[in-house]
Amino acid sequence: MSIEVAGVNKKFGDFVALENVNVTIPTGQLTALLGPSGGGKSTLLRIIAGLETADSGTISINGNDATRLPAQKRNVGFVFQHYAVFKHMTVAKNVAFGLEIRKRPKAEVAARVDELLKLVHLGQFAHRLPSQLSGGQRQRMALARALAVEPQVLLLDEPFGALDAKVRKELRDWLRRLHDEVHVTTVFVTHDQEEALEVADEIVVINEGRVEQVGSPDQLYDEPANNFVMGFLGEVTTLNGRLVRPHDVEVATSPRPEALTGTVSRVLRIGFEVRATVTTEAGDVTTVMTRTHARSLGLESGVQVWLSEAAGATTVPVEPTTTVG
Ligand SMILES: Nc1ncnc2c1ncn2[C@@H]1O[C@H](COP(=O)(O)OP(=O)(O)OP(=O)(O)O)[C@@H](O)[C@H]1O
Repeated sequence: MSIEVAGVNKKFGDFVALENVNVTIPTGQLTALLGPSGGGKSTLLRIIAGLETADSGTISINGNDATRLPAQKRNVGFVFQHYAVFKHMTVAKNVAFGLEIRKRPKAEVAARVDELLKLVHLGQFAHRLPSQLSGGQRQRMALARALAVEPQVLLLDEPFGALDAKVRKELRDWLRRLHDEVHVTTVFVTHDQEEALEVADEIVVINEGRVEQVGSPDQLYDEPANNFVMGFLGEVTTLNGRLVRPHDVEVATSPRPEALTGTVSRVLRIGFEVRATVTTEAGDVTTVMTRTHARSLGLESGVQVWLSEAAGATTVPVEPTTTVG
């Protein structure tokens, strides 16, 4: 099921939450809505789900105008961060719920629940209560429940938001693999760029109610459309009026043509990498390199160095009016 969002505007009172949003999500794709808090990601997801209405613009699902269709008729499944589970029902009953209210035959429901619990690796927990699961297992149960009714579209609002870093990472890998198996068109909201870069086929970057850029993880990382996307997807520093990633700043200990000179003012060693701050006439520049490289350069505070962009580095000119996230 493809989703087409065309010319969507949404205000809450005077506040513009979404401004002329246009996004096309092809069938079977895993798409991330990425952006800072308050940018409008959840509002867009809720409009796609039919839980919120746009002031203007249209939502089409598989070519059919769904703009005025109620949520329950859109054939979408959703999972929110604080998912409401039926606490007194077992895991299997929770997953079966949607099928039972649709009055599907008992044997069919049992078989489907069994299959789904296996898919989310909760086969052995079918008879537990949700309170007896870990946070990550509960989120997987929520996903099984959303998938039970065979939605054509799966919408996930920060599905792993409340979990610790390690569990988030496991669930990310798992979501990617699950998606490769079931291929349901999936849209998930995240403010975590690493999560989006790792999991999504395509990323829609949303900031202050507007779409900043749409592209594959590589396109966004290698060809950011503007300062905001460049800064939101990874660390940046300014060199000769351009934003560049600190690991793309080349450091030499003797003069180089066109290089900017400065003095190392701070050296920080974190695991395998060394981060150095170089104070130049044009301000401080951050560089990152391996420990071995730093050692071979003799990089210490007080040393004079020459900085230039690595060949092929991604850079964008600094736009003075934009704040970098
Ligand atoms: N029902 C509402 N009434 C008034 N303002 C709202 C309502 N829902 C959302 N907003 C505002 O719209 C803006 C966008 O909210 P939204 O939840 O879509 O952002 P988000 O990008 O999903 O952020 P987060 O990552 O924090 O969830 C926010 O400033 C929010 O305060």
